[in-house]
Amino acid sequence: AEQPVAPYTQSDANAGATPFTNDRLWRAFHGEAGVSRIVEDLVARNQNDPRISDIFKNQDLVRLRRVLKEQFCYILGGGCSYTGRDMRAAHKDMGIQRADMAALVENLQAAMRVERVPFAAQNHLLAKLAPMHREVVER
Ligand code: HEM
Repeated sequence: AEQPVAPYTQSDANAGATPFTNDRLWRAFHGEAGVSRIVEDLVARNQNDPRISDIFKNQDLVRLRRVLKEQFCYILGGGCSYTGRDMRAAHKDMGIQRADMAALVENLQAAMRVERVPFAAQNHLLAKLAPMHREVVER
């Protein structure tokens, strides 16, 4: 089950990107079922990826799956609210490096490919996520 976290202010702004203003991308991702499959596959790939698996050990992956689905839904124009923490707080002191971010993006691309998300639609999501390296990667 999900573990409690320290209190924080809930806001869609915590998602770290502005959403697309229509639901075309949400539909290209096959809506709630598609995004759910992509997030499940992404988290499993990260756990099984020797490049980054250590970072996912002893973390609340129940919570991660839930809020990651919300975040993708929010950004893709699916009309969800994002209830998670902001990207800086969520990744603080994990020591995440650029190469870790690149590995995670590769895993997300694989998950989107398996879901048969059209390539252009994949790139629209990746373009929203890319600037988040500033909050996620530690120097
Ligand atoms: C654009 C890139 C990324 C996005 C959009 C993203 C998104 C998120 C979100 C929404 C959360 C949960 C926030 C919360 O609990 O309130 C989270 C947590 C987490 N992220 Fe990321 N993340 C990104 C990059 C990465 C990278 C590169 C890694 C490691 C390779 C990583 C590892 C983790 C881990 C282990 C947690 C769980 C933290 C915990 O349980 O407290 N993330 N991420």
